[in-house]
Amino acid sequence: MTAPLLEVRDLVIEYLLDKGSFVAVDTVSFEIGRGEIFGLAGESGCGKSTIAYAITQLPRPPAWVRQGEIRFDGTDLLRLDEASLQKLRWRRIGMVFQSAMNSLNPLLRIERQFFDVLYRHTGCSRAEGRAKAEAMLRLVGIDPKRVGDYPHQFSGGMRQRLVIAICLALEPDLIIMDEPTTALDVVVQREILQQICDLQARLGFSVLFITHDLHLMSQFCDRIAVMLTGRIVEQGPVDQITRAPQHDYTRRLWDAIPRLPAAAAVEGGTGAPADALRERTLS
Ligand SMILES: Nc1ncnc2c1ncn2[C@@H]1O[C@H](COP(=O)(O)OP(=O)(O)OP(=O)(O)O)[C@@H](O)[C@H]1O
Repeated sequence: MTAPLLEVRDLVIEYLLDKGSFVAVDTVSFEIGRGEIFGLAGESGCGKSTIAYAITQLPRPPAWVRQGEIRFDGTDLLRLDEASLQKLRWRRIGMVFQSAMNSLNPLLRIERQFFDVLYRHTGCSRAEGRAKAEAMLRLVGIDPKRVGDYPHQFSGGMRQRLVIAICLALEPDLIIMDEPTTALDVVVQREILQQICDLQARLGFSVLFITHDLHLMSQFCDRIAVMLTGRIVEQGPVDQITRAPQHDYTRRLWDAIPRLPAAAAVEGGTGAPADALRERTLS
């Protein structure tokens, strides 16, 4: 059996406060296989982003990893020095956060933003940078001629796709997506997620997909972990989480999703929405 790409073991993360500390992530363990889309679901404040930042090892004071291991391709990230981490970040572990579209530099053309990232990590030439930028735009469904445009000339959904394209340009093995489409309307959200599914099928990267939207997640992921106040209360294949949730909190999450009366009648006991099937085609 192939070793998982990411292994999180017994992770405990605290926020150090003026008076004592607060345990935001409590003994969390999960793994993500190569080419797998893994979802981390749970209500706001349950610790999802804290885990995402811990994996990227981006400084987030006053967060402190008290215990545990985060192994990426066999290497414990918690024991790596900053120089080694910088080589891994973006190059092998990409990140797309909720407001990522705002991270584009408004003063630079898209081509230049691709070039800056690619040059820093791969030392590519201008011509190679442009060719890669055009290819990536094509991949995320944006006309490659628009590499010369500025961010404000794109819609919010397109800007978020541009950030995903820049992230994918480095061909990372793992992409962490923390609420990547929450700021967008439902149609654009589904379009982008469909594109990520298609790209994942073609390029084979792994995804850690973080959202409070369990319904959306169930259409997109291979396996799901459900978090409640810092702990994973249940994890398993998407079919199990949707059709036979074991934990009362997972059932309550399903029950919180509004449904049409007819669909609710068909579903019977699980509480999962009728269309919450594992499908890599969201439409
Ligand atoms: N800088 C901080 N200082 C103290 N506590 C923090 C800090 N950042 C987060 N927390 C607390 O840690 C807990 C987990 O926060 P986190 O941002 O990881 O949650 P989340 O599940 O990602 O929420 P959301 O879905 O709203 O982004 C929350 O109770 C939050 O209040």
